[in-house]
Amino acid sequence: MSEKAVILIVDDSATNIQMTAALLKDKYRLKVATDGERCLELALSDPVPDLILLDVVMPKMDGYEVCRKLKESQLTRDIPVIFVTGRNEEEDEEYGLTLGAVDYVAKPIRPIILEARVDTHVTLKVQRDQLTNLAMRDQLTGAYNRHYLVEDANRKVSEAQRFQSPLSLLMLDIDHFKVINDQYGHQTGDRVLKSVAKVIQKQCRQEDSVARFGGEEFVILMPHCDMDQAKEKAENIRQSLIKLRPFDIEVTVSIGVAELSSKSEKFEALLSRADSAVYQAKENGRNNVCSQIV
Ligand SMILES: Nc1nc2c(ncn2[C@@H]2O[C@H](COP(=O)(O)OP(=O)(O)OP(=O)(O)O)[C@@H](O)[C@H]2O)c(=O)[nH]1
Repeated sequence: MSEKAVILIVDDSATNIQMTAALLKDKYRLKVATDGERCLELALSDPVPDLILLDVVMPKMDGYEVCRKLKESQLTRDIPVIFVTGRNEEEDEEYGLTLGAVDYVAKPIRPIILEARVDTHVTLKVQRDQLTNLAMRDQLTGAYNRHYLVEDANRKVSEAQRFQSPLSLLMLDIDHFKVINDQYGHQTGDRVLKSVAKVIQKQCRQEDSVARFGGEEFVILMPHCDMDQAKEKAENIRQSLIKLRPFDIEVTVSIGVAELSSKSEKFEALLSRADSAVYQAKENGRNNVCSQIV
């Protein structure tokens, strides 16, 4: 583990927080909340916790309610929750686990038990994050892979249609990449791909999804971005790549732009229009941006 994992301790008793914090502070980064509302806020804010230790009996919102809310939201449902509580009836434990908690620890706290349970669940969480990351990323460039892009795009298309907000897509294909490979070797070709991905990522917003879609082809999905803004972004990327000259090699790209057109258009149709626009850009002599309106 390179960075320390983050634990959010939630308890209405300052003494309990201090005791738990004293046990965990050397191994973990700690955040603390004394009520449910604050817990829900801290679960969303950076650094996002890797594990939540949640008291059950608290004024206003009890721990069960907090856990239910955490599990309802897509943003927080994957954070493991351990209940740490004085309510030690079997039914309490059963109820806590059915709400989605990964574990249930009894008060008064037994330090060795608490530490061991925390260590186990943090290790599982970190390993799961690593696997998720491996499954969604292209290992050469670090951009998303095609499989992830398709899943993400279907979500973003539905959202754009529900909220009637624009969504645009760029398809970017490196020109004559075969020549780069042939002249400088496959390894240098790989390095060029990495440099191109870096420049694209730098030009994009956090909410944009940059994916390596094929060998020398990238797709950028841009929510809240209409055709004019997308064309401007495409032009900026094209020009940045001309300036890049990785390893003193001239790299140019052809870019196709398309904007989601109707309430019923599917991602495949949007992608296909961007693909036609790339074809047109290649036909126009490469190193240019073309768009496809329905
Ligand atoms: N180095 C490297 N090359 C790759 C990778 N994936 C695909 N390629 C190469 O990318 C090249 C793509 O060639 P083409 O499809 O003919 O396209 P192009 O040469 O870029 O020509 P245009 O797209 O028509 O401008 C092929 O030589 C592939 O071997 C990769 O991961 N690393």
